[in-house]
Amino acid sequence: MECRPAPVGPAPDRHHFTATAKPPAVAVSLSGISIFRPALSGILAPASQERSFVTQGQTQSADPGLAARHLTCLRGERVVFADLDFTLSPGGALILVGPNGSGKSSLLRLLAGLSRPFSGALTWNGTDIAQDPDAHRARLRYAGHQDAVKPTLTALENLSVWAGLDGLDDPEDRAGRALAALAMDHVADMPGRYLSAGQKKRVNLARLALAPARTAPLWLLDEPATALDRDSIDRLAALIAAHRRAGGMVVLSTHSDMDVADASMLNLADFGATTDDEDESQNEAVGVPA
Ligand SMILES: Nc1ncnc2c1ncn2[C@@H]1O[C@H](COP(=O)(O)OP(=O)(O)OP(=O)(O)O)[C@@H](O)[C@H]1O
Repeated sequence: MECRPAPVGPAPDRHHFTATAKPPAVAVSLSGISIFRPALSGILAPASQERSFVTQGQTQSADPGLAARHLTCLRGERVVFADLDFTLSPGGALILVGPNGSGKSSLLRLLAGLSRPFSGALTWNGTDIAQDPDAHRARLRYAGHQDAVKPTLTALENLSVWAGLDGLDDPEDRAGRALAALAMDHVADMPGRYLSAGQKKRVNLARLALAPARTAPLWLLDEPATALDRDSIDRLAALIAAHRRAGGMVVLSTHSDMDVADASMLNLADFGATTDDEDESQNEAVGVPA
């Protein structure tokens, strides 16, 4: 079951938000209102004293790029995370961390418009993304866990098809250059079925290099480093850096170290019900039957 709107009960209060950030381009904040977990109230700031950090020269009210406001996600009748706020501006990077099941993939799916928040809003330049899902889809590239490589098409053909579906001109030329960006030109003519797990992953990620940042500024990457060797991780990091220099932005989840300069970290564990003990009380709070 997906994150979804549901007309029940108040949102739960939030854990302490720990974020490290360096400029440029990401602002995160916590507005915590203690509703049913008073023991945590000492580390929660009242709404009137919202704690936030904002990149120099930016204001949260401008909401440039992508913004999440009081985002709450429910999956399988369980609150995964709640009252999550962040702003991601052009050139910015946000790294999602947290233990298995803390909601990294769920948040990426929300940002991609693949599922709906239980409550809260996601905006692009101040407009709710739900108002124009097609426009949002066009501006983003989402790389999830699923392998999208067609086994009967070569690596080059796979990318050419994607470039065509994305409405890009010169699809084959773009495909060749995208493969080169991930050092995959030597397998351009190999059918997808013969590619190794890491090679398939690189073909999937090469899709990011098909379009310029002005066409698809938002990259949403779910554990992009999984199955990649060290050199490929470095190439991906270079691709991300070039994208950001061109005004693009990236949200990625990871369990390992990735060299993403000046990125902000968001630990989903600080926003969610991560223990079995907490599940029951949170479900009661949002009106979910036992
Ligand atoms: N389709 C679904 N239906 C119900 N619950 C789901 C579904 N998909 C995920 N969940 C639950 O949502 C919670 C968050 O899962 P999610 O995949 O977002 O976590 P994650 O942080 O990405 O985990 P991991 O580090 O293992 O990839 C988990 O408790 C998971 O069991």
